[in-house]
Amino acid sequence: MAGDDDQGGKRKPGFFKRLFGGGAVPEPAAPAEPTPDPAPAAEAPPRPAPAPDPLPAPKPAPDPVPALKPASDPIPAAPDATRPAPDPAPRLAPEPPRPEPDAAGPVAEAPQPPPAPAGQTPLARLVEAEALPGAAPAAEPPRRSWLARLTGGLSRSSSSIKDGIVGVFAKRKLDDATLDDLEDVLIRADLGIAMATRITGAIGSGRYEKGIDPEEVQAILAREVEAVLAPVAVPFAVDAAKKPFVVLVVGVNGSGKTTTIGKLAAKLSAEGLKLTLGAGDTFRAAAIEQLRVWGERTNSPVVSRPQGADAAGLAFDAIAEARDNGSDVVLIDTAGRLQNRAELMDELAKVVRVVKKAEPDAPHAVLLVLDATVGQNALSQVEIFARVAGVTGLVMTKLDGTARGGILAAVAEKFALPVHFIGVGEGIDDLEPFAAADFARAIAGLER
Ligand SMILES: Nc1nc2c(ncn2[C@@H]2O[C@H](COP(=O)(O)OP(=O)(O)OP(=O)(O)O)[C@@H](O)[C@H]2O)c(=O)[nH]1
Repeated sequence: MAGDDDQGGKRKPGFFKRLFGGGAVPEPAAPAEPTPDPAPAAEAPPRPAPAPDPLPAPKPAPDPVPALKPASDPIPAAPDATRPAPDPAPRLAPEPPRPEPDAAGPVAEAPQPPPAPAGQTPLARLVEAEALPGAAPAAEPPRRSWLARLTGGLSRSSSSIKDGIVGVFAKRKLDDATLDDLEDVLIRADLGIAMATRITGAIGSGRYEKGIDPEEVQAILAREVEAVLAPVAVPFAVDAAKKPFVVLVVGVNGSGKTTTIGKLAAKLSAEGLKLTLGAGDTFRAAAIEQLRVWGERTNSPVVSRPQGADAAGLAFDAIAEARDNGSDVVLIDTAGRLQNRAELMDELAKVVRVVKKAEPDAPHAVLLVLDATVGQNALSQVEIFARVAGVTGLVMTKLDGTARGGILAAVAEKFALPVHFIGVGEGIDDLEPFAAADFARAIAGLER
């Protein structure tokens, strides 16, 4: 660390003591993440038991255990540390009447003409608007740029960092005590101990016993965060040699998987790629319908089965269909699952195994969708989904909301997994390639 040398061995004498025993530092990574609103019970309908893998009935919320364990935990039906916010808008408000289950197998729905252009109106709101005939379309307020939405979304984190920096350094020289205080500020902003130590080391370097301008601290912070994020800012690439290129999308409940598939489908089809979508979230009927509408909007066939069907079988069929119809890419949705639910993670492992039966070197990409509002819990999501499903890249969604964006730096520092995209809204265009410098400046509270 650059700054450690400069500090002549007197750096942060009380850091670990304060963290693990001193009691002066607030707990940085509280496992019980605040859940803005309870998840509606209707979001967790009784889980059907598709043969051959029967699934347990819904039960109350599990304890947040960051490891795979036997299938004895209850299914969350109530607010949960890993069930982030219910959606700002319902995903698909009314459940459409579904056709009789077709026992014969999956349905590859022919693409329908996309609905009338709707700007950035989220899918759920489109559906709601359709339910109000005669209602005059509300004038949409002008949209902010994606960067403005990212900066706004990160303002909770950046304000606490900025205020913390000002509070720590106003009228104080840089010494062990101020660096310890700054470290606390950074840990509270979810950046993690390793990142916080790295940043304070860089700030301390050559500045001991001197005054330091808070803006200079922000600039160093942005530089250090960017240094960690730049190597993981890897564009998502489809390998044309793999046809179809199989993409599996995984994550906890409500993180934004289906929406991300829709946005990604729009991006890839705009690039001229032919797509097939696999409605592998067979647990939630609305997710199947949601994907069907995204398929219509991107003119992509959607392979679906009735709610409760075997997800692994659906994935197999989606790949077969994509091969048959000459698709370049098949995007396969999966049901949301908490990473500490062993039986649900086993089911995901089975999906991966069956995908390999359909295409031996598939899945070619496994995207873990992380909700930026969950904070520290993202670390255990990455660890366990990576182990079970072989995650190849990350998408962080809801960075336009009240995001806890510092966690992305902590995740990058710990796992060094590629971050392909960030989600900055619910609309079809609200998926941006991840740009390390923009993100770092936004989290540091610096204007562009
Ligand atoms: N503000 C905002 N909302 C988002 C973003 N991405 C997804 N959402 C919203 O988050 C909610 C959940 O999204 P889904 O795509 O249904 O999530 P999911 O992971 O498929 O959900 P499950 O299938 O239940 O696990 C929806 O209301 C989306 O519109 C984002 O980047 N920003």
